Amino acid sequence: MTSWSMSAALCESLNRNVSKSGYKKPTPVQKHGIPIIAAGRDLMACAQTGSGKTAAFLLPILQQLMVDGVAASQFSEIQEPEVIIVAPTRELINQIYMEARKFAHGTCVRPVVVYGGISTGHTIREILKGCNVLCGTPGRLMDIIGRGKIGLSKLRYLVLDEADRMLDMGFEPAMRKLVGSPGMPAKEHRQTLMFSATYPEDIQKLAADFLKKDYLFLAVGVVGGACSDVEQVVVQVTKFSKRDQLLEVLKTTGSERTMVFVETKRQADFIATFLCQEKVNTTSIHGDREQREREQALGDFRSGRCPVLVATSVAARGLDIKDVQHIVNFDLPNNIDEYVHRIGRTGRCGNTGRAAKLVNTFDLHD
Ligand SMILES: Nc1ncnc2c1ncn2[C@@H]1O[C@H](COP(=O)(O)OP(=O)(O)OP(=O)(O)O)[C@@H](O)[C@H]1O
Repeated sequence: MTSWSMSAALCESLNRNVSKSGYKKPTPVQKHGIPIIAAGRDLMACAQTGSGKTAAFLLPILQQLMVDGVAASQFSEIQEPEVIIVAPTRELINQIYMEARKFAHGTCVRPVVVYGGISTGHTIREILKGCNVLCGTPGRLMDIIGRGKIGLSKLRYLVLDEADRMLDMGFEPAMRKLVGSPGMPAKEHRQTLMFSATYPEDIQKLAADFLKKDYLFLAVGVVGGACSDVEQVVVQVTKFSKRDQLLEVLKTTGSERTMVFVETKRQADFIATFLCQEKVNTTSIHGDREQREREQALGDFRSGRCPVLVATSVAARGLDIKDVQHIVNFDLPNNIDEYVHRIGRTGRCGNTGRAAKLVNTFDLHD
């Protein structure tokens, strides 16, 4: 058995918080990734969904901050975080922030989270109370930096979670703007860490622009591979019976937590309404819902009040919800990486799960 002490020399408070989390030994990406980060190297890490990548970057960073003895000052007009973590969705960055808070509990390191859909005034007040680890979605992060409340001169770590998503066409301009912001240390003077379960080759090449020349690429398992603990099944459907066949599938899953992925926001509303009419306790999450509704939906799903969550790809990446046993791809995603992330919402950290995809095979013969 590999114990924590062999991969990470953690200080007392961190050790205590890791034990409280029930982490008995590091997962492979933690075992190999933590020493690389602790040695000060830039890293592009790839490991399957649910393999513990969040702690793999949080623990060595927090450990280093503890060694250096940082303390956020409540008295500065400008906060100068040592760490910036970016992730593509509000729910995911909030989850990372909660993890950072959990591990930093009882230390003088203060994480803060910023994302759209919550009041900017509230966010700024939170930042001004002191901020060492700033977690944000790109839009709100750039907004806050633009308002002059954040100084970047002390920044030592830049973490891109779901790095391939953060560097794809949608977010790449914001990431370039972030690293080009006034005061942002050049890549030679900061440590840049990237994590994902998938890395298309073009993105790997582009990512090198953000990393030092001698960065390390860590791959645990097959790059872009689906989680091996998820059993994948195909359900053959016809165009007109698809909804009824979804109901059939949900009969077999009963009250076990199930995420149903669809392509569009409209479709998400439509399917959720249909399932509610059919007396299946269902909630939904997508980008057109109010932030309050999104949080309520996740809360109801987490608590089991609504065991079925209909979602667009906004919920495909990173979300770590206990006891999700089934994924149903009602609509297939348009690329394999998105599929890998969707089915990775189950079968996390040693648990098993099932993923069904509804495939309209008859259409293929037309
Ligand atoms: N060493 C450990 N021992 C036990 N559980 C762990 C350990 N490390 C992480 N976990 C738990 O495993 C789950 C998955 O971790 P995490 O969310 O970091 O995965 P991930 O690799 O980032 O997944 P994704 O690619 O989907 O974002 C979480 O519930 C986390 O608390």
